[in-house]
Amino acid sequence: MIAQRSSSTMQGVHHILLLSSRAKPKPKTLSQPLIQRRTSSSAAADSPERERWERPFTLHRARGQHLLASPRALDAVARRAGVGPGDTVLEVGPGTGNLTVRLLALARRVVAVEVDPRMVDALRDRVSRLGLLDRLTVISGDAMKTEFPEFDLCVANIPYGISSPLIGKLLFGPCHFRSATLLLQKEFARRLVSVPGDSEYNRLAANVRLVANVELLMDVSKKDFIPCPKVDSSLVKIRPKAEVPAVDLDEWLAFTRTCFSKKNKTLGAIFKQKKKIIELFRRSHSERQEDNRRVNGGCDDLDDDGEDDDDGYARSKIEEKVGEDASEVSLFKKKIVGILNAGGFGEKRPSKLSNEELLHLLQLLNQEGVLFH
Ligand SMILES: C[S@@+](CC[C@H](N)C(=O)[O-])C[C@H]1O[C@@H](n2cnc3c(N)ncnc32)[C@H](O)[C@@H]1O
Repeated sequence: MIAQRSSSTMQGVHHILLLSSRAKPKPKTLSQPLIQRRTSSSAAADSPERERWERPFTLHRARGQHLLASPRALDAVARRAGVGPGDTVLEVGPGTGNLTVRLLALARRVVAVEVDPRMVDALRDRVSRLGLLDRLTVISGDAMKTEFPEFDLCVANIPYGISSPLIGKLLFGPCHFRSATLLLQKEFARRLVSVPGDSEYNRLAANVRLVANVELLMDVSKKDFIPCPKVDSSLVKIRPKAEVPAVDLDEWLAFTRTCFSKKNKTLGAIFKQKKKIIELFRRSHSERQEDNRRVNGGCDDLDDDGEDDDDGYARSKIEEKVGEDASEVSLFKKKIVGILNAGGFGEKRPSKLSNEELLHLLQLLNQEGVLFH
C-alpha cells in the first residue's frame, strides 16, 4: 500500500482506497472504476484484486488506452516515483485516474494532461467524489501540443505511441524537474537503459544518456492492464543530469540522426552517401532553409534510428539546387572523409561509440564547417 500522510485529508484518501479495495462490488456506475476481489478460479493467485473497469465507454488501443488495473503495480509505481508532500506531479495520460488518486495521496498537487474528453470527465468525477479536486489540475488536450506548467516530478503510465517524443519534450524542452518515472513498453525501456556496444543501443539511448541517467525499476506484466496489450511493460526512472556537455542540443540531435540513420553501417559508409553529403553541403553553406528542415524531419523524435526515409521529393529539390556546385560538393565530401579517417572514426560503428567519442567527432566536423542543424 502506498505511504500515508498524516493530515486528516490524506487519511481520508487512504481510508477510501482501503475501503474500496475490500468492499464488495457496488452497483455499476458509469465512470467510477471500483476495486473488486476477483473470484474467478482463473484469477492469478498473486493478483487477487483489480481496479475494476465498468466499460462506460470503448477504450481505443490507437490512443494507447490500456489502463493499469493492478493495485499492487499502481501502488508500486506511485511509491517508487519518490513523490514528496510538497511536490507538484505532472501525469501524462491519467485515463480514469487509477494512478492519479494514488499520486494525490502523496503529492501537493497533480497536473494531469489527458487527450480524451471522456477520460477527463471520468477523472474529474472520480477525484471530485474523493473531495480532492482542489489539488488536481486537468489539462484537456494532447500532451505533445500542450505547454507543461512547472512541475517537480513526472509520473505516468503513458500511451506508448508517444514515448519517444514525450521523453524528447521532457529532456530537451524547457522543463526543469527532478525525475520522470514512466511506465514504458519493455523493449523500449531496455533500449533506454542500454549502453554503447549493447545490441539494443541506438540513437534514443545516446540522446537520453547525454542529458539524463536512466534506471530500470521493475517489470510489469501485460496481464496487469485492461485491455491486455500485446507487450509487457517496464517502469523506468529518468533523472536529468545536473550538468550536461557544452554542446548545442539541436546540433547534437541532428548529428545523431545522421550517425544512426543506417543500422550497423560504419560512419565512413554513412557519410559517403550522396544524399547525405548534399544535404550537409546545403546546410553548411547556407542559412537554414525549409528544404533542409524537411529532409532532416525535425528533432523531436529521439528514436528514429532505422533506415533513412527515402524522401525523394526533398532530395531531388536539393540536388537541383546544388547542380552547379558539383565540384564543391565533391571537395566537401573529401573533407568529411578526411576528418573521419584522421580521427579514426571511418571504420567505427556509432552504436559502439560513447557519447564522449561522438561529441569529439561532432566537434571535429563543426570546426571544419560541417553543420548538422
Ligand atoms: C496507457 S493509458 C493510461 C491510463 C492511466 N494512467 C492508467 O494507468 O490507468 C494512456 C492514457 O493517455 C491518454 N492519451 C493518449 N494520447 C495522449 C496524448 N497525446 N496526450 C495526452 N493523453 C493522451 C489516453 O487517452 C489514456 O487515457
